[in-house]
Amino acid sequence: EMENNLPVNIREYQELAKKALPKMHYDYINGGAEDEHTLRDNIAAYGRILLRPRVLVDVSNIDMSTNLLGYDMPSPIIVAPTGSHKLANPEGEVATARAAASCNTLMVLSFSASCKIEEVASSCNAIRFYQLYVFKNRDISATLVRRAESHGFKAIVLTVDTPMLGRREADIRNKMVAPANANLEGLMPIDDLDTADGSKLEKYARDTLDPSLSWKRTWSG
Ligand SMILES: Cc1cc2nc3c(=O)[nH]c(=O)nc-3n(C[C@H](O)[C@H](O)[C@H](O)COP(=O)(O)O)c2cc1C
Repeated sequence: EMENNLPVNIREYQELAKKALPKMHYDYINGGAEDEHTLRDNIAAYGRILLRPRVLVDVSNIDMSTNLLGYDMPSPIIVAPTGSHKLANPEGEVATARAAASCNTLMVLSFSASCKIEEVASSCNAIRFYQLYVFKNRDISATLVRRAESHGFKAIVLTVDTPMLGRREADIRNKMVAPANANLEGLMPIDDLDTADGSKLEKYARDTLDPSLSWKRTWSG
């Protein structure tokens, strides 16, 4: 079906994803916290931006290229960090990295990736940044920063918006399974998650992420 009818916009990709993915995985990717007011407003916010056409301007040659931290790219569109791409495709972040490279854009690999830093690095030559959550156990975060650095990741994208995971109601209902974080293999045991009721993802976040992180904390070592 997709071969003959290529989707022309994001909504059409979304429809196809809904048909193709297990409900638990679709709901995780699609869902937000609580009543999803903010999620809806994030989408509505783009609708409030109006583009004012300026006519009789020569647009035969347009240049959308930009530069981010010293890296040239053809447009200001990059791949934001999102967790667990294997929930959507068996190749996971390796495929995403290949797609980013083919568009000459930059990929931010999520801390919660389902492919290893090393696999992503060796599978393509996209410019890549690494997204970092700060764990209670600082040694784990530090180890991952060093691994990313030594595999050609050029910057750390520090994420501070998750002192605790939002109350994602669809995940609670689906008893969302915490997808394996490929890069934690051998660094920490995550096998007691099955004891959690509701969203295992929420328990994983509660167990690992540091809710005390603030402007005042320094990170030595
Ligand atoms: C399914 C999903 C997973 C995400 N995982 C991460 C993550 O692991 N780390 C992170 O820093 N941000 C994560 N984000 C946030 C995105 O990077 C981005 O900031 C957010 O989706 C807003 O951009 P958008 O309006 O283009 O969706 C995730 C978002 C989604 C939808």
